[in-house]
Amino acid sequence: MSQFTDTAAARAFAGLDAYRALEAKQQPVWPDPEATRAAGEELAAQPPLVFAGEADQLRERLAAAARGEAFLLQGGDCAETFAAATADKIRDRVKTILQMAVVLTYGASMPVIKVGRMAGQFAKPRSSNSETREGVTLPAYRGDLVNGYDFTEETRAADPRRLVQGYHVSASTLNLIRAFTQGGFADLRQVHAWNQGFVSNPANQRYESLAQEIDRALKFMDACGVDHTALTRTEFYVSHEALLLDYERPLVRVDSRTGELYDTSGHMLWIGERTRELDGAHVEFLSHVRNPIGVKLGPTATVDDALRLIDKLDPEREPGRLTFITRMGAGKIRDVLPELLAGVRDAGASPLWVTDPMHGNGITTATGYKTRRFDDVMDELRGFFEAHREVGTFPGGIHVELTGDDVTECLGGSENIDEAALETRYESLCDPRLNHMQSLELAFQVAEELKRSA
Ligand SMILES: O=C[C@H](O)[C@H](O)COP(=O)(O)O
Ligand SMILES: C=C(OP(=O)(O)O)C(=O)O
Ligand SMILES: [Mn+2]
Repeated sequence: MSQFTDTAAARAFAGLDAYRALEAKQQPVWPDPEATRAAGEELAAQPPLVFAGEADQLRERLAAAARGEAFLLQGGDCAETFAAATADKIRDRVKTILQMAVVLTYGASMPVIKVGRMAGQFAKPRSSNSETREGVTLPAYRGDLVNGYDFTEETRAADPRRLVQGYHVSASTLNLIRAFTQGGFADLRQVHAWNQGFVSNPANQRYESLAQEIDRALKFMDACGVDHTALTRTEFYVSHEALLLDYERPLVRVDSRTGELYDTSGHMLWIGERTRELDGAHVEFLSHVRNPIGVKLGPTATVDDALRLIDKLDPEREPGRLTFITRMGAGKIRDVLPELLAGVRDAGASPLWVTDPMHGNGITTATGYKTRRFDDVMDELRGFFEAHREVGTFPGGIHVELTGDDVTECLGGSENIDEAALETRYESLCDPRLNHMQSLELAFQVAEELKRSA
């Protein structure tokens, strides 16, 4: 590296490190500063997880979605865990996302950008710093990158060695995702195979008949002599909430092509509803990296908040750089979203707008399960499309918490999961996810809405 680039990189990192002087919400209290520093050094010595060029490519894809020429499908666990980073579970989540993408692509005749909440979604913001069970109070579970879920003093203590472990689990998860999506598994001619292994249910049957149609179309294309090479692999990106700055900072690297900074922990990073203060550390931090950035916007977000976030995070108003992920709640979205969309549009900005129909619809049952009603999720989804139709902006994507497993975490859907059923297979360590069938049902509904909005 030349003297000039060394100096430029030092200047870039100095700009990035301005976040250190600002309040960083939702960070753990690490008991041993020396161990935390050592973990940071170890992380800084690891190779990047993603490459800058991939993040740039995703930015271009998202720019197409912001123009109304593509649709973003972003999904995965609320909180990934180290224990569940197994081949089977990763494969089933990827399959579910691929199946949803097929439903959307075929139904809406639109390219679908696939982005997992995967390979780094290990840190959680919490409503409370502590949790009390039967009179015993311990630190809240903040995700596997910070502490363990077991309710013991030892497990709940923040342990910085988890930062390094999280990096390695992310690396092996990403490796498998790349193998699946580039090595033939995601070949569109496997469209039936993706459905195998999932129990027979109405959503899978509906998917099966769609797969038959796609088969026929592929055979037709074969007969016409069309080259299928483009269908044998698919782009699949990874994303997570950039919450834990002691994990993100050591993974920021200089792109040797341009001298600019990228957070190489994932292709796309987002800022959560609880950490999106304009003068907070998270907004400052992400304003200095070139990755595509998301910001969650809850029901209290104003036009002014949105415009100031645009000025800070996307001053050049670069297409695909900024995604607003709205999570308003089914009861509020029709009241609050149209004004936000119109205000931002009238200011001349065109971020990508995506709906997260999960986080504004949380409830807790009398028996203590955090859950969401599938009907509320679908209602917020419809409200999102209605708001965009009303204002004339493009509903550019969905952001959902899902799994490929047949869990019982969200109420309703065509299996009609009721409160009593929640305990049969509730596995999430944080928020309730759509199971495989609910995810497919949701995709069919989104395809309908996209057709209506076309
Ligand atoms: O995933 C989102 C948040 O981390 C989660 O909703 C917070 O949940 P809590 O209210 O149980 O802390
Ligand atoms: C914490 C999350 O969401 P939000 O920031 O919207 O509450 C999440 O996506 O898991
Ligand atoms: Mn969540």
